[in-house]
Amino acid sequence: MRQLKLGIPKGSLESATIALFGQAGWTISPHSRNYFPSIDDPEIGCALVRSQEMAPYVANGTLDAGLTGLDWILETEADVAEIGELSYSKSSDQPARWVLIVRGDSPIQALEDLAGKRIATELVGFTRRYLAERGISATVEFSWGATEAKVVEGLVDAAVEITETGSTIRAHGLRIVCDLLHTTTRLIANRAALADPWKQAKIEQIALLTRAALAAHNKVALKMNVPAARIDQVVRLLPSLHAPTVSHLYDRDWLALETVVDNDQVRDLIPHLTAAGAQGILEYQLKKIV
Ligand SMILES: Nc1ncnc2c1ncn2[C@@H]1O[C@H](COP(=O)(O)OP(=O)(O)OP(=O)(O)O)[C@@H](O)[C@H]1O
Ligand SMILES: O=P(O)(O)OC[C@H]1O[C@H](OP(=O)(O)OP(=O)(O)O)[C@H](O)[C@@H]1O
Ligand SMILES: [Mg+2]
Repeated sequence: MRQLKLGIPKGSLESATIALFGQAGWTISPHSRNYFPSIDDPEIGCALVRSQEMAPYVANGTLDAGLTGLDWILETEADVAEIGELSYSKSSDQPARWVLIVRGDSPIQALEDLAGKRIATELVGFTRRYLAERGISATVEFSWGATEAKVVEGLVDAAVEITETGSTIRAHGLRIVCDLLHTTTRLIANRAALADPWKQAKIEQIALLTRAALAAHNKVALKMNVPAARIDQVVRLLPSLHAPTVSHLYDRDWLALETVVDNDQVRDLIPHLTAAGAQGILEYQLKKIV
């Protein structure tokens, strides 16, 4: 039996990744004191790996494929193939942002004001290149974490830090000067692994099903019966980009309508649908949209 070595990101992206694989069709069960979670597919062997180290391990073939953030792919400059973007972060399906932050009372108002200043960040290589490309000369030093505190304490003039909900920056009374990078999770693969048809097919299977599971996030399906005479009125209410499916009922005066909408639209939509004559409305969860 052949097996694909797949890196699952340990840390911030871990639980969202395991949940996404669950929805995609693979149950991953972490063990408390070992970094090789079980997975219910004998064709995949999982290893928990820090996001920061994922791309180098995929590049050198220790792993055939893995998931990590765009930020650490850029930081490590590892030579990997990007199979696809999966737009999720630690706590949402929005990108996380690497931002320049300063104290509320700092004179720094724009990126250019960093000339001659000290900046702390975990993303040292990326930040140095970003400033150099814009002709700004500043000292960029590595921070192991708790970076916001160093700005508050005045140990550095500024920091380049990741933010998602914004609560850490707010809690420290810091100010965002500008955004440097928006990052989402990526499925990456080793280039030699992609040249192996079996491995390539397995990676494509993972890409297809995780993408389909993510596409179904925050979406629901609605099914309803509509008097034939009212169908245009009901269809006009639907926000869907695609035309809904309409089929005939045994009773020719009625049509059945099926569509997919955003979860947060449903509570406003249903009263309008009933007012327009829809009946027997069913709402159900979706696991995948392919
Ligand atoms: N809200 C978030 N906070 C931090 N990292 C996030 C967040 N959402 C997504 N990420 C991604 O997670 C990866 C970093 O996660 P990881 O757990 O390895 O580092 P970390 O959060 O700095 O770890 P630690 O908990 O040790 O500080 C990056 O690719 C980053 O883009
Ligand atoms: O905008 P927010 O949703 O508040 O998220 C941003 C915070 O999350 C991360 O911290 P982490 O938990 O990784 O701790 P660390 O500072 O020790 O790295 C990041 O370094 C920020 O501090
Ligand atoms: Mg961190």
